[in-house]
Amino acid sequence: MKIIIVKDQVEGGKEAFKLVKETLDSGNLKTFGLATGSTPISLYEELVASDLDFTSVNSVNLDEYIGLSADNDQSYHYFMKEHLFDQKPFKHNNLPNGLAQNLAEECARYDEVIANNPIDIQILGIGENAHIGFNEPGASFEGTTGIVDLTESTIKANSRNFEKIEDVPTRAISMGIKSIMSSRQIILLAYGEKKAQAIYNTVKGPISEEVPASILQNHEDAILIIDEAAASLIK
Ligand SMILES: N[C@@H]1[C@@H](O)[C@H](O)[C@@H](COP(=O)(O)O)O[C@@H]1O
Repeated sequence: MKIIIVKDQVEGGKEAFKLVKETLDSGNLKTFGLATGSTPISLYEELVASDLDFTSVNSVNLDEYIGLSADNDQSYHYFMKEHLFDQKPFKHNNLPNGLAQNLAEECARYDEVIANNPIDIQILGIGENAHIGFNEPGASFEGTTGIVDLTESTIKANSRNFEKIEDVPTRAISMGIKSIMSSRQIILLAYGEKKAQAIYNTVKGPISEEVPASILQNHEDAILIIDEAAASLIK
């Protein structure tokens, strides 16, 4: 793992932007793996403000809440449109369909999307319990797209984006850890003290399914861009 420590989220967005631009400029960004949450927003702001052209790039998102439609303003689909897709058109945007009638079929469809679009760069945030995508502690490192029951702590952490905690969906569809690990490059972003323990466990801890992000220690090209606060326990 390569670790880049930055001053703050704005600087982190700029560092990540440089990596994305490099790969795009060299013609090697065919599929861009994207994440939601507050963390990647500064990167998306950089992308939107730039003259980079993504019209020949496909995107693949990590996850979506079950039960929310794409036009629900709490859905990850809506988030992506608002923060990136409406301003930066891609060739095609892929996200799991949280309203699919048959969720098992939807997971199989999404695995096929990923198989047909090998991910060149995958952006990741990290949960306070070190989840990636919605792969919570205990998720198999061999997992592909699946249906996930969110943990209490994730529901609580994500409730800040909802009016009340009861509104937070309790299930999601998430790309699995095996699929995430098959990405050519992974850029994990983390900012703030609340992420410090997760970053410590990811970087210094044993590789364990109890710490989903710890598997990144085995990836050949994983880059962590983290601020001083998130890095405070690994120094
Ligand atoms: N499924 C998402 C993750 O992909 C994200 O990394 C995490 C952290 O969110 P934030 O960046 O807002 O701290 O939230 C959600 O659980």
